[in-house]
Order: sequence, then structure tokens, then C-alpha cells
Amino acid sequence: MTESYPVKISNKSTAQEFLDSFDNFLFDCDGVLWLGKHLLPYVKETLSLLEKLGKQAIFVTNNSTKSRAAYCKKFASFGIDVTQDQIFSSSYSSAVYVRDFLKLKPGVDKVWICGEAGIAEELALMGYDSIGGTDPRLDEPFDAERSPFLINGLDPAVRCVVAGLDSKINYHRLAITLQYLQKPEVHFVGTNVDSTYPQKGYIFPGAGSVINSLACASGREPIYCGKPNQNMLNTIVSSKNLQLSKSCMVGDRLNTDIRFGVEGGLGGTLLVLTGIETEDRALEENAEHPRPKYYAEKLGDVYENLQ
Ligand SMILES: C[C@H](OP(=O)(O)O)C(=O)O
Ligand SMILES: [Mg+2]
Repeated sequence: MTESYPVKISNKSTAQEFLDSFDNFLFDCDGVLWLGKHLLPYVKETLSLLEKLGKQAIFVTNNSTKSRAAYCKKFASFGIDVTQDQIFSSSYSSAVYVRDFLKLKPGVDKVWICGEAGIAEELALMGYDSIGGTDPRLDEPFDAERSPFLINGLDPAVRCVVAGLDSKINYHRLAITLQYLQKPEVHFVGTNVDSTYPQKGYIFPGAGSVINSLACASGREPIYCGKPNQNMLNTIVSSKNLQLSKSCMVGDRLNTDIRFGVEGGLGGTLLVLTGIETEDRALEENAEHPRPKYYAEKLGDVYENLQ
């Protein structure tokens, strides 16, 4: 099926056509709604407009640093009311994978985390004990003769490593995570493949860059649970009973968000240029990623062009 040429949302008629085409909007977060602590222009107004029109908003982030509950608090800090069941984070989809696909036994099998608090929190909600992660002893400089994670021996109950974005990544965390990955019976799960992470005025290394270093050292490839993995979309579609043709994925990255929407058979996709991608990339034909159906300078252009 040939892709239609991407339509830029830049006036009233394209904005109205876009809104009228869908009932459900799946929003990526980093690079679409916000850049770190900075809410992007007219995001709040756009979400309010969708609510007024009776449209459904769902939030789908590859960022595993927070749990869904912590994301509710982040939305609230911007004055946006969101319930936990509207949020699907890669910390949650990774915990679902551990529970439903790996079928680890809660209270018996443990998880070693190379990542932030969101992963441990979502695993704990499913009854799993985890070690590593934000344990402050991992902040210490690495010394094989002194690391408590080595001198006390590896935990034999660990059956899975979950790795994600970690702003406190260091050699200690990488070294101990590798010890667990050297055990073939320990599963290797990555929360998301994103090579970079957009912040206001910067692009920083993403989870994929951290996880790739573990893949290189261990010679193993992880299962990635975030976008574009369709397990994540299947979880959303079934729990929300979505009509695919009336659903649109809104993202800032072609090889995760737009691929997720196109491969998931959604009715459409919108690429916004406030995160990772550029207009040239939105328009180029590239075997690496599908083109979006729509694109816009920013999400808020949907609202602004209707005023
Ligand atoms: C950038 C990505 O988050 P998302 O854009 O999926 O919210 C991530 O945190 O790696
Ligand atoms: Mg993003």
C-alpha cells in the first residue's frame, strides 16, 4: 500500500479535518506534550478541546523512569487532570511482559533493574521484588573487591534483567547488570529502544544507548517492550476497546511512535516537530520508517489553527 504524502496541519481546514477523522488520540509524551519540565505551547488547550469534543486521550510513553502513578502527578503539576488508566508507560509494559509473557512467579522470582524508580514501582504493583535500580550503594565508585553486589554474591532468585533510561547510569550499574546477563537463564528485557531523549534545547542519550552498551558487553539482544512493540498497543486496544480506524498516534519519533501507529493499523498518525524529527525527515521516503499521515510544527497547532 503506497503511503499518502504527509499533510501539514497549518490552517483551519487541515486542523478540522484532522480532528474530525478520529475519536481516540494516543499521545507520546516526551517531545510531544513536554520537554522535561517544560510543557509545550497550547498542549493544555488542545487536550481540553479534545475533551470538550468527547474525544478519548490516551498517553503512551517509552519513558520508563516513572510509574503511571508518578506520571499522573507530572500531568497534575501542569494542571492537567489525567487518570492512571489513561497512561501506558514502558515501565508498565515491561512489568506486563514479565508477568504475562515470562510468567515469573511473584514473591519467588526477582528482577535486577538497571533503570529508575518507575520500573521497580510497576513491578511491585504486580508483586515482584526487584533489586538494583535506585539502590544508593550503586552510586558508589565501582570496586570489584568492595561492591556489596559482588562480595555477597549474586542473588540466585534473579530471573530477569529489566534495563531502561537511567540518569544515574555508571560503571557500577553496568558491571553488576552484566554479571546477571552472563547467566543464560536470566531473561534480558529493555524498556525502550529510543537512542536519544529530547530535552529543552538539547538531545541527550536515550534508553536505547544505555541498553545497547549492555547488549554489546553481554553479546545478547533484549526484548524491547515499548513502542513500536505491538504488545504495548495490544494492551491498550484491548483495555480501551479502541476502534483502530478511528484512532491516531501522535508522536515525535518516526522509528518508534509513527511505526507503532502504522504497524498497529491505526487510522492515522501525526508527527510533531518539537522533539527528535525535522520536516525533511517527515517527508522523506525511507525503508527504516513509515511516513506520518499528518505532521505539524507542534501539537498546539491543532488548537491554534481553530481559533
Ligand atoms: C523519549 C522517550 O519517551 P517518549 O517520547 O516515548 O515519551 C524516552 O523517554 O526515551
Ligand atoms: Mg517522544
